[in-house]
Amino acid sequence: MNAIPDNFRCGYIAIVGRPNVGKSTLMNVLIGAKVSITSRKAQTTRHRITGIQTRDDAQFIYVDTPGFQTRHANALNKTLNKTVSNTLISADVVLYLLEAGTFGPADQQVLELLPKNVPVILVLNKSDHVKDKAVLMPFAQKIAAMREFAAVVPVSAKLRFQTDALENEIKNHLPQNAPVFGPDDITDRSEKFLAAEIVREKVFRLSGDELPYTSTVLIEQFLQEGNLRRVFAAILVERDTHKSMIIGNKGARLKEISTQSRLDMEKLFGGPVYLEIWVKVKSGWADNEMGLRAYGYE
Ligand SMILES: Nc1nc2c(ncn2[C@@H]2O[C@H](COP(=O)(O)OP(=O)(O)OP(=O)(O)O)[C@@H](O)[C@H]2O)c(=O)[nH]1
Repeated sequence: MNAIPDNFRCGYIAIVGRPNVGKSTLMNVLIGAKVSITSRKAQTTRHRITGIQTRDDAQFIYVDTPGFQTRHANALNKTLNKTVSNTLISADVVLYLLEAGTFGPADQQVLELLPKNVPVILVLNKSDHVKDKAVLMPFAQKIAAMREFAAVVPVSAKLRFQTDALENEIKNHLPQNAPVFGPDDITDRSEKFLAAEIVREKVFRLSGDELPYTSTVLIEQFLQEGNLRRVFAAILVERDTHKSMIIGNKGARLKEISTQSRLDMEKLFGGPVYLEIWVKVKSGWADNEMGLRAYGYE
């Protein structure tokens, strides 16, 4: 970046919406790198993740929120919902994501969490699914009647349709501030954290819908020797049956999880990775608040 102009803008942007609405996909497009994980399975984003995008005139610091969980009521879900509220209060702009043309009870619950004193942009994602574009306008008007929005932008995160327009709209609502991060930073998360996210994404992607979302990944050791990273990961599941699901026939699934994870890590870290993954049964951890703290969900 050249000299920082006086009118440079920088701020925090929270992306909220019900599970599976496309929050992670949108953030990945906006920051132009794969930081948050995406999966077809709902409720995979458990941690708050920041992605950073720096232009000559602005720095966008994105905060990804966990899927707003409405169906199950265990300690993990209470923790997730608290994280959503905390994220929103501290943001400069909130993007409220809906699937274009769809508004259900889970969307309503997220709507009720939106803060009063922060500008909220209504983002109608998956607009590529809407065949008749004429229905978008009345849909947007219906939602806009429910509360005040700073702007309404239909996008398709998947096709990158109108995501530049969305970025410009976000910029209008960021405060004038010097950049917080360096121009090349894309996340303030450690490589160890990102390694866990990558393994978790593969576990969910490759085990389909059978595996409960309470399974998690713990990085037991992360060592760097020169350019080589040695990563020792444990996949924690609640039951023996989940363990065999992950391991697969003659270990085939675990092998695939391992290979794909390693390749993603090598790409992201820019060097060779040695990866070992173990599957461990840890009964009841999702219902135990002490357990949650031990694994870093605060
Ligand atoms: N057709 C279409 N599909 C999309 C679009 N954006 C996201 N998707 C798909 O929707 C699914 C969910 O996307 P995610 O980005 O994981 O959704 P999320 O809101 O982060 O989900 P959680 O982590 O469960 O909260 C994936 O299969 C995406 O490929 C879009 O613009 N159009």
